[in-house]
Amino acid sequence: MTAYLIKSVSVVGAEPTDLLIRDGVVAETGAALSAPDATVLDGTGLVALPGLVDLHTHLREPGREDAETVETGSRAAALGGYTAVCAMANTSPVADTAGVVEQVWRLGREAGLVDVQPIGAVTVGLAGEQLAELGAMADSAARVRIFSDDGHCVADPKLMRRALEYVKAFDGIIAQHAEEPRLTEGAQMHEGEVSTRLGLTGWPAVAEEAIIARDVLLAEHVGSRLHVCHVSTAGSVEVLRQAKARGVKVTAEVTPHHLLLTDAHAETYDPVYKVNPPLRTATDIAALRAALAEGVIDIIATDHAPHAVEDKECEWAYARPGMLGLETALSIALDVLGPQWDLIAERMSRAPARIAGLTGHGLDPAPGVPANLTLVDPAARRVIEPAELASRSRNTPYARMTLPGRIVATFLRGEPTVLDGKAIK
Ligand SMILES: NC(=O)N[C@@H](CC(=O)O)C(=O)O
Repeated sequence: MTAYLIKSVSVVGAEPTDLLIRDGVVAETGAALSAPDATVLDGTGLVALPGLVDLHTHLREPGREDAETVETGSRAAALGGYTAVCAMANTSPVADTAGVVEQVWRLGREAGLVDVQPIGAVTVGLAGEQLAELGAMADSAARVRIFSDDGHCVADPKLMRRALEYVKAFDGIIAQHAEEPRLTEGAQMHEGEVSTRLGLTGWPAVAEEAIIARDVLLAEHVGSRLHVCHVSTAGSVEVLRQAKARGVKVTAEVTPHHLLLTDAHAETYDPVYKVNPPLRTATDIAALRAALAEGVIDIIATDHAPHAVEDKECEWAYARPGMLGLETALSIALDVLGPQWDLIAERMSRAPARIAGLTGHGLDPAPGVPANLTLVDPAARRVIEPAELASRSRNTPYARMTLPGRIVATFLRGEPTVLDGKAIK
């Protein structure tokens, strides 16, 4: 195994130091380190962060390998600075059995670019009718701890209660896609002024808020852990704030796009802006940013949702919802939060690793810690060219935008997965 000596790098924004990576761990930190056998990297001007952890990634394998595979999604993740991703269950077949989650977990290991932690479905086939084999998935080689029907809401309150009760036995979490389906029938975008003007059926904020309110009460009632996926409204933030103040075991995520883009983008009728939950208003964005700073929202999760050209480049009404996220998340976080490195490390690495129970991830680079880390050049700016992305899909809403920050290198257990901004394999 090659050793790496990173000279003069700022660890999570602190004064520059040298970092020696050897045998999969951070072996030493300090001034003027030397290691004759090590490959030397100049870290001047760079920031070392604990490797980013994404709690919400769609990898599309099995079933839609034309849109993404575990390998291409893993490469996109490594290039985005990630060392671990949690793979959502809405594949085909659905990841609702030990067999499928083990397959995804094994494909992740074979790709060897990030740790791929499968998420299991809550209900059989995501149909919302019958609990999936949660215990068998938890006991499988993939050791599933997060369960989600993401893409669909577990709308039946009795099923949701049973799921929350069931996962308590192994300290599992139910990650809810909060969308009351009766309130979003036929919805195409956020319900508001813009949807009225465009004549598109709206997806009202209350459809999200009503489910979150119900679920925090259920989680409180059974004393179990709830995670809320892609929070998108100011009202949801208030519900979460109250629940957290009461001590409910609830955590929540926001996506980079919900921190930056508004429903006004729908005026272009470009389906690249169609996403679920939909892009909301500037007021929602302000509330989400404040909640993230405050900790009412615990983490940034990408909801990386690759889609094939034929599913995206069509009429708005027929396009699938979802946008790419892995290769641009850190840049959007930098744009939105500025160089608040401790906050970025907390919301994009430490907290998601803690929630998912991913030991070895989310730890600041320090002696003895597994070398899962990423090096960022905050001064660099880059133009996003969809054709240059490692994802197999092209549906980024940031095409041809200039974004701050560049991932220079990523290390997974001491081995580089990205060097000089390029994937190693
Ligand atoms: N977030 C999205 O817009 N899309 C997700 C699932 C979903 O939540 O609809 C996808 O799997 O494509």
